[in-house]
Amino acid sequence: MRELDLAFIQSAEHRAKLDSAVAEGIPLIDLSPLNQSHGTCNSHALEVLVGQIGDACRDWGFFQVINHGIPTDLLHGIQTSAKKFFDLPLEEKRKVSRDEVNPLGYYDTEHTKNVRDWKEVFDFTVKDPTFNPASHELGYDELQELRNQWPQYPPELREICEEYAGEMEKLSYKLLELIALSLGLPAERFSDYFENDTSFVRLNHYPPCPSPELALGVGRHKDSGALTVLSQDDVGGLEVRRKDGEWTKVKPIPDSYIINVGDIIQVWSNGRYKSIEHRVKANSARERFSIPFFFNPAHHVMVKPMEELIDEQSPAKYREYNWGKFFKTRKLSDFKKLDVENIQIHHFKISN
Ligand SMILES: O=C(O)CCC(=O)C(=O)O
Ligand SMILES: [Fe+2]
Repeated sequence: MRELDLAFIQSAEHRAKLDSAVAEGIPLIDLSPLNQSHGTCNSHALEVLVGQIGDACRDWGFFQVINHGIPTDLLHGIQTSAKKFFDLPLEEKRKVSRDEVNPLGYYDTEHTKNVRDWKEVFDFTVKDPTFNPASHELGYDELQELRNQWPQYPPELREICEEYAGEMEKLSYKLLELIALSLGLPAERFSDYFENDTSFVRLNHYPPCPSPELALGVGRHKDSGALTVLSQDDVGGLEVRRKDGEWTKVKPIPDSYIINVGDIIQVWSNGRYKSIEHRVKANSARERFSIPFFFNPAHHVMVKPMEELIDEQSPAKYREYNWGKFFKTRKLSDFKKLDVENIQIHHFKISN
């Protein structure tokens, strides 16, 4: 890739240690009770599963799942096609570049917290077209129609990506139901918010980096949507910030998925579940691939704590905000350095 330009250099306190500990505690959850044919799911097994999901969301905000029902061939197929795409010459990839107008497609200059990430990405939405506000400014109601851009090569990429996105969405609905149940809410409590969703898949490629002690694959951040379902390859590099402030790595488990609670679930649960900071280390020896699916509601959804979870003892901790505007505002800092911190859910926090 490029020489290490100043834009990639993290300030000293945010640089990665080259040997962080493995986050032993991140729960591993077996989703096989969900895969039994409808009506045969044993209610005790489901109850146990809901308990595990609730504990993991409360204590970690992160967990890994196995027996999730995503066909292995499909996962391996999208991994192979992603590699073929990223192996293309830069000028070919740039034919499907994303920009400030269309945020979908190829991109290699993303900034997280105003520092450039050592990675290249390809983004596509599940719904094509997807609608989102045209401007982040309040009072400006026009919508923008976002369309996916597909490269010519590899020719099978589009079909595999579309199939994969459909599977990710199905798994995410199931996880969302388990999370709703774990909060004592009806299973489908959140489902309507995802009609005309703004969810997207990102293919990430982290090339070998000459200075992994100075740069990061992705700088520290929290995911702003509802839920993230991530596949990482066997290289490793994802790190999660524990409650004690230590960064610990998430061990790669073949064919598993890493699930994390996003900011929206933090707000919906009124802070019972936390969206946890994470980052990706750079690696001088090996390239790394990962595929996050960001499960996001429709642009018009007003995000606020669930009424069932607030009362006099636990009043609402957040003011409501519009998802589409929040999302659009977040995207501003992908393309340029901002002078101030970009929008965060703590800006909506109510101090009781
Ligand atoms: O590549 C990874 O493991 C995680 C990437 C990530 O956190 C993100 O894209 O939001
Ligand atoms: Fe993330």
